[in-house]
Amino acid sequence: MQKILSGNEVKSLDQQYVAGEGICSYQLMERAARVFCAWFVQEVPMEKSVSIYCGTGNNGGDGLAIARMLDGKGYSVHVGLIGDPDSGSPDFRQNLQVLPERVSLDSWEKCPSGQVIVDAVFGVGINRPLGGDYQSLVQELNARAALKISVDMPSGLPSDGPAEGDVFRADYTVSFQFPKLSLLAPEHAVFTGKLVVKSIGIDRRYFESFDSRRFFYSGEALETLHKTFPNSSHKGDFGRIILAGGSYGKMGSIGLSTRAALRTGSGLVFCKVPACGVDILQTSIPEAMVLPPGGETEVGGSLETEGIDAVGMGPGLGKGKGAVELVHELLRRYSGPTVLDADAINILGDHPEWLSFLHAKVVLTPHLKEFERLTGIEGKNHFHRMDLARDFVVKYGCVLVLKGAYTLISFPDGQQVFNNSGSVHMATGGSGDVLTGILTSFLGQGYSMKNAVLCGVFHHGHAGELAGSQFGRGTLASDILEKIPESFRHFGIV
Ligand SMILES: NC(=O)C1=CN([C@@H]2O[C@H](COP(=O)(O)OP(=O)(O)OC[C@H]3O[C@@H](n4cnc5c(N)ncnc54)[C@H](O)[C@@H]3O)[C@@H](O)[C@H]2O)[C@@H](O)CC1
Ligand SMILES: Nc1ncnc2c1ncn2[C@@H]1O[C@H](COP(=O)(O)OP(=O)(O)O)[C@@H](O)[C@H]1O
Ligand SMILES: [K+]
Repeated sequence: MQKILSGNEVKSLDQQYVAGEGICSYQLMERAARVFCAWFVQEVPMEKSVSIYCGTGNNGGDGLAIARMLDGKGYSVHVGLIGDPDSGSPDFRQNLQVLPERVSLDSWEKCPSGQVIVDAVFGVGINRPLGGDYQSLVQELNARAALKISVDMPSGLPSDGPAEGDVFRADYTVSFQFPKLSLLAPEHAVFTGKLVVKSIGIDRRYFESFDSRRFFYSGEALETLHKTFPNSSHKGDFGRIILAGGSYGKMGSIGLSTRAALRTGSGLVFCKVPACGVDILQTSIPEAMVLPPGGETEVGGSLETEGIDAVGMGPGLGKGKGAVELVHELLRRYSGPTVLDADAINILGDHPEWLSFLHAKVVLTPHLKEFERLTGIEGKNHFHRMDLARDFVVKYGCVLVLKGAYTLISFPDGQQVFNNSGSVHMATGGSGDVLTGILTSFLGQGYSMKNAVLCGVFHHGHAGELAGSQFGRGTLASDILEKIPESFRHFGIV
């Protein structure tokens, strides 16, 4: 897992690394430029003309090094400078000196417009909203039709807080070593474009002295978080779980959770659905067992949890009287692993007095709107939501999965993990129901809370990527769950 540092900490990391390894900062900049160019040549055909806009700090220094290297690879490169080069950072000035003469170098106003624009004006050093020429440049670049790529950060975007004023709108941002926090905020996706994170080789031990509790997870050592089962295992070893939800017209949701749990490896899945859903589930999923229904069109009655390893509740549940009672009963009486999603969260939001029933084995999986209903607070921005999520889990001792692009997992010890799997093709009805099934399944199989949630959220996103690459915009939630076995295979999980 990669620790996320603040923009200010980057400088200190840089200094510690350079001193520790006995190299100079210029060499680190060379590395950054090299990894950028290695990515660039894969993405951009050689025929495209490239304009690189450089500030005079180290981000601009990266830009100049990139210009030199792309020129060396045969691209036609123009550099547009903004700011006073004489007062540039030492590594900027050194890179200016070694820029080959055949690379055209102008002030930003005179730089010819390329088919590709590389933004190396500001990186993590930005400390105020853009003004003057900087603002004019970014406005002008944003109005141009070109492929736009930012180096480390889109210029104008602060690394750890909300955007104010104009920000360069990139198609791609290639960020070094770890994603800067603000690149992960959904409201900044219009600036970041597609996020690419490239290591510049700074060893993990250099991050240890920084006390950030936020991490970026790209599936490192995922296989080690999984349980192994001996050949003699029987279905009981793979967990007996209950999935409760569904209502008239919304039986598909709990069906998706059920199929997802079975594809994740659950041994026995029992469904608690209303009477109107019994035939639907029994016909569509022969592997599932249906518990005696409580209500006619909405779930009701009580839940027998004797011998049950985990319970997932919420998809399609509705907010009828029976559903409200069931959520209350589950929270009060069941101390085993529990996943609460969708209407179970909405019901909890309506009854804040029940929050005190939450415990270490409960995971809540709200999307942004459900999170707002749960806390009763409208997040001002994603930074505010990150803090609200952390405060919530620390206070109530449960786990919270705030869904979206870069789903944020908050653990009760205050650690927060951004998940780096997933794709825009998952933005389709029912994909959250699939996650409920996956998480309940892992918990039922006896995974620790932390491992279940990390494995569950990562595989869900990875299965979504696999489905998305096959079906694109036509991806269905069912396609996502059908890719779970492929995601397991990919990581060698048998
Ligand atoms: N690990 C690292 O630390 C590395 C950093 N590198 C690059 O260095 C960048 C950071 O460089 P710097 O710290 O020099 O910062 P920047 O290049 O982002 O900014 C330079 C300076 O611009 C000034 N400035 C800030 N906001 C302004 C505004 N709105 N208008 C006008 N001037 C403004 C500030 O004085 C700031 O220090 C990173 O984003 C990355 O691109 C890379 O060279 C590789 C290694
Ligand atoms: N743009 C996106 N990028 C990555 N993942 C996404 C994106 N949009 C949605 N998802 C994922 O899809 C799921 C959607 O869940 P949810 O909003 O509960 O949908 P539903 O209620 O229809 O099941 C979440 O796990 C979320 O992380
Ligand atoms: K930049």
